Amino acid sequence: MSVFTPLARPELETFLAPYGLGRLLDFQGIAAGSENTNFFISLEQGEFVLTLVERGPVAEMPFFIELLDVLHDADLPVPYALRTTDGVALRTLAGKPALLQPRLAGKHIKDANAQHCAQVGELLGHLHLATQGEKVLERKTDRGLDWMLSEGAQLISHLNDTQQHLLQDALTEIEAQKADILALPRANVHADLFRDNAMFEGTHLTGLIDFYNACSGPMLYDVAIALNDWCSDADGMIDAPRARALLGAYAGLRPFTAKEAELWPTMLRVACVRFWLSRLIAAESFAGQDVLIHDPAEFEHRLAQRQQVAVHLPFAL
Ligand SMILES: Nc1ncnc2c1ncn2[C@@H]1O[C@H](COP(=O)(O)OP(=O)(O)OP(=O)(O)O)[C@@H](O)[C@H]1O
Ligand SMILES: N[C@@H](CCO)C(=O)O
Repeated sequence: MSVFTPLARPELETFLAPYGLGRLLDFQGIAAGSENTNFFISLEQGEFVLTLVERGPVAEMPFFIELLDVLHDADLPVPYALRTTDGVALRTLAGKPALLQPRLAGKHIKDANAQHCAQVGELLGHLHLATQGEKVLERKTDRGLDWMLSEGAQLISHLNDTQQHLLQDALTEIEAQKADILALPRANVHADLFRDNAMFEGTHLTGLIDFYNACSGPMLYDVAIALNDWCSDADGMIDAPRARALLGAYAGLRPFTAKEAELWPTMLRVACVRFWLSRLIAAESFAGQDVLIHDPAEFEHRLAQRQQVAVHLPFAL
């Protein structure tokens, strides 16, 4: 399980007291999640989630807090950092940046259908509309195109011949298309909108969590990341009905541009490379430890399948 930093009741009680939310009734480490430490926290005044941020520089925390405030103010179903009675959002616990957030209702969907995908597309559209253009809060991702090129170049020798060929072709494409990709329309992007970062009650999307990869960047990248997870079958092929549902709902709010339509197949491959590499790195660094490791091969297969992309963006000339 991924509780990188275990906590004892007394230190939690001391940490929670300044929120003025009553006594600590119960707490439980959350096994799901692979990057941060999370606890479900029951206080007299409600249910909360405590996150200790394990990855990334502390200097980035004000960005995440501000972005979640903006999205919460735009009525999107996202958590946000609660303030202590003195107005402090970002705190420290066990030497790590720590945030207390409301616990959102719902659970993760494993088998997504077209209705789920349409809601994901719609929420992504709202997220981008709330932050696009001049409204964008700038944060450069630490896992962007340059990261892919340098990590990919380092990791490639660890792979077999077929994998090397697949990755090298993708890296060459990223290098060639970099300028065009970075010139696409921008907003704040979640950059990790997988099924395990969305909560549903039935087919109703109740929450989007885990914004710790959020940054400013091309909106199309966010769409590609979400589609690769929500609309892939077991072999990594795109499931057309689910993909059309997600893209149609998104485009109903923010129509795609001609340049986005042109770069769509490339962007789907870029989004595969991003997670193939981060999973390969995690598998190497956490090997043998009691940490949730996602299978890198899933994205190798998806990247292989994305050499041909039959589902185009709904774009009218
Ligand atoms: N605000 C919240 N409301 C309800 N549940 C939450 C909330 N935040 C986190 N969780 C639960 O904790 C789990 C882990 O959280 P999260 O996805 O943020 O961790 P992570 O380590 O960053 O995960 P990932 O592997 O996606 O990077 C989630 O799957 C969810 O079940
Ligand atoms: N969603 C990521 C993990 C967190 O970035 C993955 O499935 O590899």
